[in-house]
Amino acid sequence: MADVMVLQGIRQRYGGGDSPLVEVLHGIDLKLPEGGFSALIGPSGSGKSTLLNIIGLLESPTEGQLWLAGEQASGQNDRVRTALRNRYLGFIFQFHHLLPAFSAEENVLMPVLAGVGRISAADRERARTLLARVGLAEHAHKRPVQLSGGQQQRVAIVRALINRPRLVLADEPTGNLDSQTANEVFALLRELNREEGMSFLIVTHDPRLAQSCDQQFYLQDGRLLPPAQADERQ
Ligand SMILES: Nc1ncnc2c1ncn2[C@@H]1O[C@H](COP(=O)(O)OP(=O)(O)OP(=O)(O)O)[C@@H](O)[C@H]1O
Repeated sequence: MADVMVLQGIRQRYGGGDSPLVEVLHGIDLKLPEGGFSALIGPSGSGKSTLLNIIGLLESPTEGQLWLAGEQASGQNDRVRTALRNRYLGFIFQFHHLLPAFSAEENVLMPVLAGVGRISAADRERARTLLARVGLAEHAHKRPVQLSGGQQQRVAIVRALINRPRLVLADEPTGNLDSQTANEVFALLRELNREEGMSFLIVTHDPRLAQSCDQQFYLQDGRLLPPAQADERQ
């Protein structure tokens, strides 16, 4: 199977100048298979968010190379990275960052506006279909404040999928939800992975949810553990 994302020798250092230089990632090699459903786990401070930011092209590594959907993504300027991000990536965060003044459907369509600058009838149709798919057909016109936490997170999930990304990056997508809602949202991500075929990389602190993924990447002190050692950790 082709890999949607390949990382080679990724190192990230912060500081320098007046502040001490710290290396947070010490040479990460990683391949995410196309259509895969993977968890990124590890203790607080191990570098998960830093790695996710690098994979999401939100931050450039100090050293190393990455390829997204076969395209060289490292060493590119902001404009190219933004274009790659809009074309290939979707993001889901713990806190959904929905815009309070806009309806669920308008929020879902924001990435389309950011990408191509206008919204077509087909985009609206896809937004409505996806909102219906996650059980929000009757809520498309409501503003975030009129929705429950789980419903808001489902709007954020649909927003991440609207542009048909090849890879969805989720940072603690269920961290802010009660356990039953968390289970439902996680199951929904899994179904969308199977139905729409896009790959997922999910940062989670919940070992049970991580275990239900196809594969687990365990990060410790800025290094990925080999799979056997990672198994012993869970
Ligand atoms: N911009 C920065 N400047 C200096 N140090 C940083 C910066 N960003 C992150 N760090 C440090 O890098 C290390 C890894 O942080 P990171 O947020 O990636 O960990 P994490 O595994 O996501 O943690 P958590 O699970 O608590 O969110 C931490 O020691 C953090 O203090």
